Amino acid sequence: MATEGPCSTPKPGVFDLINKAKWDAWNALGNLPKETARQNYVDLVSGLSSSSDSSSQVKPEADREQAGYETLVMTSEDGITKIMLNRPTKMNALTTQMYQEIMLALEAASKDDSTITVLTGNGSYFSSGNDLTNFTHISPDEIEEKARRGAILLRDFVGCFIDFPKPLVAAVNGPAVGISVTILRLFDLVYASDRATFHTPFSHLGQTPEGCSSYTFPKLMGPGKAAEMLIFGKKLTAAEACAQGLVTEVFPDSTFQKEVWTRLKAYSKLPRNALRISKQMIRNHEKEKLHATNAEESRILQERWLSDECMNAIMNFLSRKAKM
Ligand SMILES: CCCCCC/C=C/C(=O)SCCNC(=O)CCNC(=O)[C@H](O)C(C)(C)COP(=O)(O)OP(=O)(O)OC[C@H]1O[C@@H](n2cnc3c(N)ncnc32)[C@H](O)[C@@H]1OP(=O)(O)O
Repeated sequence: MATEGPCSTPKPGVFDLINKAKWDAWNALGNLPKETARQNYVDLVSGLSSSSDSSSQVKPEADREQAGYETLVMTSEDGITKIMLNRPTKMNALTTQMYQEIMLALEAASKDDSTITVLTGNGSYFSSGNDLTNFTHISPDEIEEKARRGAILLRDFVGCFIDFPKPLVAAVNGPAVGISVTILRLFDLVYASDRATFHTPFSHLGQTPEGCSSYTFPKLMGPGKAAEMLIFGKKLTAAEACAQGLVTEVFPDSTFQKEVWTRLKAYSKLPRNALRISKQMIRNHEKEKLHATNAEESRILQERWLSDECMNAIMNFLSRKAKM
């Protein structure tokens, strides 16, 4: 195009793959003037050479931390965006602010130029689930409104995972509780340290399942095993969670970080669009069902949060210290 102007030669045959690709690219430029095409080509080549020069001069993209998050650390490196929950002294319990920041981080990751997005935790826990202090400091006349807003937040939060368009990986570095377990089924890969455990003590808290687990867990592991976890709060080891299909692979804790990141760096070099399209093909089959389940679970939890069973369980947890 840059030398000959608009495409005028006959289209190569279907099995002449290389010439056909060149012809398609040329033809796609339509009637772009020769001079414009030439300038575009020069711009492209100088862009390529300056970016390859710069790799030895400026700080590489490695560990470029993205500002604006208080409860997360978000970095992009080697085609991987990492969202790290960052309240290690509270076992990465999820505050209202954290739910909101995770949604913002997922939104940003869905649009950045990374190939894979990873959620992990800082410190010894992946996450201890919902921060039970989210339910405190509420005056009686505010309770219903707070529950209504909580249900909307929950529905929106889980919805972000259902709709996330790129391969999403959980690097479960330690124990996971509550909602940090249930959402795992919405990830494409779940890698776990052999120190991780998976615990959903909903009934103990007077609460009910969320994260679409009332649909995804029975489908994954059968109704009996799902009942042990979701109704009776049985805690699974990483090996048990792997046997049930909730975890993709378990790694020794001592080599977890090294093995997981080596694996993910290799995966992140695969063609980005192919990964994204394949993920969407796998996930699109049940998106509607997942959104409907999410809406129903959020509605039911809104009621549960107002129950005596739930309020008493939370007060018990929060008054543990006072009793000690
Ligand atoms: C918009 C709302 C959406 C809601 C969605 C519904 C979600 C539901 C769920 O996720 S249910 C699960 C809720 N989580 C829990 O029930 C876990 C509660 N925590 C514990 O049981 C324990 O803390 C532990 C087993 C995780 C860890 O125990 P231990 O090793 O003994 O450490 P500590 O208990 O001393 O914890 C250290 C420090 O962290 C605080 N903390 C830990 N987890 C939570 C939590 N989930 N909520 C609030 N605070 C938590 C703990 O109180 C300690 O704080 P302190 O040092 O005393 O200030």
